[in-house]
Amino acid sequence: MTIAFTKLHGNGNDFILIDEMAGTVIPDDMKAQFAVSYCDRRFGIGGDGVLFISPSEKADVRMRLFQPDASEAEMCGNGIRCLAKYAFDNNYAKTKSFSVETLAGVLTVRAGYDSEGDFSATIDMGVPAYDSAAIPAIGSGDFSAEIEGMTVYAANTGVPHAVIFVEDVEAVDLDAVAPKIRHNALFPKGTNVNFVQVTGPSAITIRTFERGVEGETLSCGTGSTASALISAKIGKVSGDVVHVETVGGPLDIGVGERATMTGPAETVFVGEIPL
Ligand SMILES: N[C@@H](CCC[C@H](N)C(=O)O)C(=O)O
Repeated sequence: MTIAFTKLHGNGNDFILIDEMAGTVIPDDMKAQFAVSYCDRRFGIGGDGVLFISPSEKADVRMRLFQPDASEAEMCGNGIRCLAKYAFDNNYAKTKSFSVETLAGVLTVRAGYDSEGDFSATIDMGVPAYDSAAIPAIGSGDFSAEIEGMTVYAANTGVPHAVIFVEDVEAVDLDAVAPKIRHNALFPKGTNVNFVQVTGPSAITIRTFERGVEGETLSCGTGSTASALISAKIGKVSGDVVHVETVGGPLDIGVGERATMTGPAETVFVGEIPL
């Protein structure tokens, strides 16, 4: 017997996708350990997480994401675009616009290919939360705090994100600095950590240290969304759309009352795991 999988990435944030549309492939109590084993880049397939696509009672499809540290994340911006590509390519989505159930709620996706054959998806990321209780973070009102000499803002865009503005993102020693914020007691469920450099009137460059991966990833969709929204909220950028340059590629974030995220997703390869 074998388990079929598809490897996809969104701007280098890479995922192993398991198709459970026709029934459970990995029992729920084994999904976390499956992610630990197969996200390993030397002893497994390699990935920043494992996406499971399955039928939903509330939406067209359901997405679950298990991470290399065995945690399950409520939402994943790059992951939902990868799942959208898989759903679109496999006709699980009957139209270009469809809905995906996540632990952070049901989100609407608009997906398709352009004239050059490149896939992209726009996700309605919903209404962001800045309130400390909703992040969750200790404090009251919109979160901001001084941590380790840095001014830290935060938002929940499906998962918690801390945002710190710097002059030069390249100069940040992410592995040294980010864990102090990621594990800070002000964030009871931990947080992802984004360092942000403003590069233009409506443009930022970011680097993200991810909870669950416990390291830097090449891109983070929810982190890009949180960083763009906070940049707009505190007046560091203007306009309706913020262009976010991540290490692995660009994303466009709509910073209206409801946030949107537009970006690519690509299939890398398909394979089978022998049992
Ligand atoms: N890479 C993701 C975010 C995945 C969840 C995150 N690591 C968490 O645990 O909060 C994205 O593209 O949004």
